[in-house]
Amino acid sequence: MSGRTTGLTPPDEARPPVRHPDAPAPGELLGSHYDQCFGCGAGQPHGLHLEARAGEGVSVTAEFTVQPAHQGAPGLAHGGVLATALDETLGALNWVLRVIAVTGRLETDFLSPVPVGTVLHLEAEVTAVHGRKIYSTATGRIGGPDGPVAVRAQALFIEVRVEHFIANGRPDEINAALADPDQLRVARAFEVNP
Ligand SMILES: CCCCCCCC/C=C\CCCCCCCC(=O)SCCNC(=O)CCNC(=O)[C@H](O)C(C)(C)COP(=O)(O)OP(=O)(O)OC[C@H]1O[C@@H](n2cnc3c(N)ncnc32)[C@H](O)[C@@H]1OP(=O)(O)O
Repeated sequence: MSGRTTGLTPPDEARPPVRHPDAPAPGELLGSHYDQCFGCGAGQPHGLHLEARAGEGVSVTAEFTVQPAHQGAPGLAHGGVLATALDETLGALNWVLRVIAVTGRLETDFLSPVPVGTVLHLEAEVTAVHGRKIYSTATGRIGGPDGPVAVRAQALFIEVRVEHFIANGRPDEINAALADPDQLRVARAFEVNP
């Protein structure tokens, strides 16, 4: 490899992503990885309640409706909220790879303002994998799934083990998660078979 690469450019040795054989079928709703997640948790009253579906290959789609609580400027979505929606959609790719990965780096372009009430049509795909590093991109379109791109992102996710959360999360929430059979089922769904 020659020259400088940014953290978001896959190295030459990176491989195309592989859809896990047990990944949810294209069109299938993926569900939430954690009920209290700000991005996708149904039990999180202040959250985005983003619902993602598996796509073809290693891709997902999702929809998110901008609420009054998500404003930055009057009547417009806050950029950080839009970045969160992109981040969460990219995180949903974990279900298709059947790997647990967290965001290492997220670069966002805001191309046009997104008014309150807008349905943001999100799409994300993995472009390359190199060891624990997962390279991905996402777009958010307005006015329909084929409308103009309002926001887009490039990301690097890093594969981690369940222990990452157990070691770093606040004990109250970790203990509650470990005692919740639904949460344990989700965690098992990501366990890599040898
Ligand atoms: C009770 C159990 C229940 C469990 C629940 C189970 C189900 C969960 C299911 C699914 C969860 C998915 C959740 C998705 C939610 C949406 C996504 C988010 O918002 S995630 C939150 C925000 N992100 C973070 O909090 C990461 C904070 N950062 C870290 O913890 C570390 O930095 C980490 C793990 C990312 C890397 O640390 P290292 O020590 O493991 O590894 P190193 O050696 O530093 O990096 C590995 C490689 O990656 C590169 N790298 C790391 N960070 C980079 C960066 N920022 N930019 C460029 N490269 C980076 C390094 O250069 C290295 O590359 P070279 O192998 O040497 O080629």
